Formats: sequence, C-alpha cells, structure tokens
Amino acid sequence: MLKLENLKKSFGGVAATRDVTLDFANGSLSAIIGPNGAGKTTLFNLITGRFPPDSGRILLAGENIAGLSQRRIVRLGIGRAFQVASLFPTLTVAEALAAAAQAHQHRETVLRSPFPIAATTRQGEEIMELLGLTRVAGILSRNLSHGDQKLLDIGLALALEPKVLLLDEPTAGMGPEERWRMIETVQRLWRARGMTLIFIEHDMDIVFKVAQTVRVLSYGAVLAEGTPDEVRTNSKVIEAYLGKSAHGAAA
Ligand SMILES: Nc1ncnc2c1ncn2[C@@H]1O[C@H](COP(=O)(O)OP(=O)(O)OP(=O)(O)O)[C@@H](O)[C@H]1O
Repeated sequence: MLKLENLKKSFGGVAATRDVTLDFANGSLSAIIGPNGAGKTTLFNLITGRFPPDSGRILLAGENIAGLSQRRIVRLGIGRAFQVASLFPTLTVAEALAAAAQAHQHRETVLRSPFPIAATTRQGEEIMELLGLTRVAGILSRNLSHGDQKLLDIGLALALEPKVLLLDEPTAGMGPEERWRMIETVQRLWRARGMTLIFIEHDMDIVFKVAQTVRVLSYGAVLAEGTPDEVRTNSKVIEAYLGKSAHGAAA
C-alpha cells in the first residue's frame, strides 16, 4: 500500500531522514519508534507532503506522491490526525465531524450552510460511535477533555476517508489508564475500517502489545524492523535504544 524508497531529507546540516526504505502492507498496523530526534515526525511530514524529500520515492498503491501538495496527498488517501479540534471551538463534536465530512465531499469548497446534509451527519455519527465520542456529541470542541480532543482530531482525519492513517503519538500527555483506552480505540477503528495505520509511540508496552510490525529509527535511518518479538530481541535495538529495559519500560 505505502512504500518509502531511499527517502532523504536534511535541514541545514542535520540529516533528519537518511536513506529510509520501508514497506507498509495494505491493512497493516505498524508502529514507528526511536529516540527523540530520530526522525519519526519528519518521516510523517514527508509522507503527508508537509516537506518534499530531497530525494527518494513515496509510493501509494504504486503511484509516486513525493513532492505533491498536502491537499493532493490527502485526496489520494493519506490522512493524519493533527491537533485541529481546537480550530472549531464553537462547533459541537457532532457539528465539527459533519462539517469535515461535508467539506471533504465537496472537495474543499467553502461551507455555505451551517446545517450539514443528512449523509454527512450520518457519517459523523458513525465516526463518533467508532471512537466512543457519542457521549460528547453535543459538547463544544473547546470544552472537551484532552483525551476527547485527541479523539476528535482522529475523527476529523477519518472524515476525510483515508486509506492510510498516520497518528503521531496518539497517547501523548495521557495517564496510563487513558493511554490504554486510547490505543484500544485506535485498534478498534483500524479493525473496523481495514485501513493501513501507522503510529508513532514512545510507550513500549503499548507498541509491543498492539503493533503487528515495528520500525525502529535512529539518527534518521532504519535501525531495525520486524514483529514486536523480533524487534524486542534485536541486539542492535537493545544496545542503541531500549537498553536494559527491553522488556517493557517506556523510552
Ligand atoms: N522543520 C525543521 N527544521 C529544522 N530541523 C528540523 C525540522 N524538523 C525536524 N528537524 C530536525 O530533524 C531531526 C529529527 O526530528 P524529528 O522531529 O523528525 O524527530 P522525532 O523522532 O520525531 O523526535 P521526537 O521523538 O522528539 O518527536 C531533529 O534533529 C530535528 O531538530
């Protein structure tokens, strides 16, 4: 579904992405891990077109999307949960989702009516159900808890009907219990939608329990990849990244 071939990106003298080649199978659930500054977010920025790569290819279902605009890449089916819930402070959760669905269906035309049509309202309801947001459907986005704001961010990305969804640290800033609830929700939506889902995560317990495959970045390059068991026991990973806490401690 998504293939990265020899991707490179430098910022000034810093090589943030150094010859990264990775293959994400259709419908897979993958984690990207690595120490701070390893280039995880840069990889997402390249995939979503925030920055063009210096060289290399990004193949989505065989088509090279490297260097295309962010808008075009979204339309081709790559979604990313951004911190955007805060952009709709005066809309309720239900309104924000229906508006996003409507805007997507009208291909970015400006919303002219505050009253979304039935189909997009229904689409918003489905997303709320999937993410467990129905209980806060009528709450203004600005009044949501941190966890619900993050869920709404994911919901807004889902409204654009992505084939590949990128989540950059979906559990950041959450306590242990809330983290597990969030990651269960992520797993549920991945199963329900059958999409290719890639998440960046620092909590190793979550990564090793949830991901089908794990990619480890270090200094902008792929240090290791494989199943959670393969990565957990990889000597390079243990040495460079996990240290002695290879069996579960957070990064
Ligand atoms: N827009 C930018 N301009 C300049 N340098 C950048 C930019 N984006 C990333 N970098 C640099 O590229 C390197 C990789 O950063 P990146 O944010 O991708 O790492 P990361 O693995 O996501 O880190 P973290 O876990 O801390 O979020 C860092 O040295 C960072 O300072």
